Amino acid sequence: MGLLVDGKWQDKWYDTAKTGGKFEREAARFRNWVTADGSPGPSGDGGFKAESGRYHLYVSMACPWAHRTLIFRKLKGLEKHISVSVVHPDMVENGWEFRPDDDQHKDHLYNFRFMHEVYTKAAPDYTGRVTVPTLWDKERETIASNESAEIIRMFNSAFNGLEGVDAELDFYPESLRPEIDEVNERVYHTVNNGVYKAGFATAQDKYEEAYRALFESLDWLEERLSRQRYLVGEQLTEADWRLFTTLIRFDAVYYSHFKCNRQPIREFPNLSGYLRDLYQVPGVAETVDIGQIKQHYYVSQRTINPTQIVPVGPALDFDAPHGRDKFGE
Ligand SMILES: N[C@@H](CCC(=O)N[C@@H](CS)C(=O)NCC(=O)O)C(=O)O
Repeated sequence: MGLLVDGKWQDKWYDTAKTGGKFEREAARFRNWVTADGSPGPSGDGGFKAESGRYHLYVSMACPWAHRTLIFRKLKGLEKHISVSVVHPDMVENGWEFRPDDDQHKDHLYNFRFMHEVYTKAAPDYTGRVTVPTLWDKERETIASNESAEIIRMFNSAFNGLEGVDAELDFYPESLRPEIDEVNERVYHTVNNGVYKAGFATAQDKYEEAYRALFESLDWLEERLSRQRYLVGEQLTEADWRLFTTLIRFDAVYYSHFKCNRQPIREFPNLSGYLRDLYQVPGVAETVDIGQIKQHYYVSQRTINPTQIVPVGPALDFDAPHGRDKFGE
């Protein structure tokens, strides 16, 4: 675990001392937008046109933020247009790594050993964290974006003109945007990032603050999902996929490793059925790798789990009937 400073790798854990024990996530630095015609998006530069074969996605199967992008790539039919490399789940002294001899965990573009080499190839004097997901532009040999919330928006619409892409499938429809944004805002701060705030806190009060906000939000979501099939009405939206990647990791990792242990998701009747419902959407199960998820958190985060023992349980069955069709198809 570490970061780049002026293009040099430094092995350092998160600095929570300057924030009184509170974990604060750093903002992503590469914020260009891939657009249908290459015109500039809401931030960054223009010139990133949506073209088949031009972009490469670096992900970890363990990472909830990267997971969003894999789901969108899958569901929108982008697999043959956007290639992928998966880092090894163990993220230790050198940060995210590739294993050149292991086809599953190699860098298919440059055969680099470390993810930080991808960052310094794009920006030799880069200072900041080296995170996944990272969307690489093979043509300009640079990082188009390393912000998952924006990558999924690009995947949702920019590539719609390409062959085989499901242009009808819209996870961010115009009319639902205000409500999606509102749900995302609360879910991001208290749930997606909330579990990290609890797990990475180094002061009791900061942990408890995050824990309380997290379970208040889970109770709120549980109630909302007792009335409707999905978070924003009766159609699947971006808000659901953003929540999904945290829920799927919850019982196996966040409950124990991050001390989010008031109750597991499987004890929330609506949230657990909802989680299985989303898991059973065709294509989604292939993006979920519980083995790599557990391996990553328990082995990499040695300040939290110094023995690096990976727990065997819990038993999880995301294929069990979800019962959510009672709200209609
Ligand atoms: N804002 C980023 C956050 C991504 C992120 O923090 N990814 C984690 C993995 S789950 C990471 O790569 N962490 C490495 C580090 O912080 O050094 C996004 O949503 O894309």
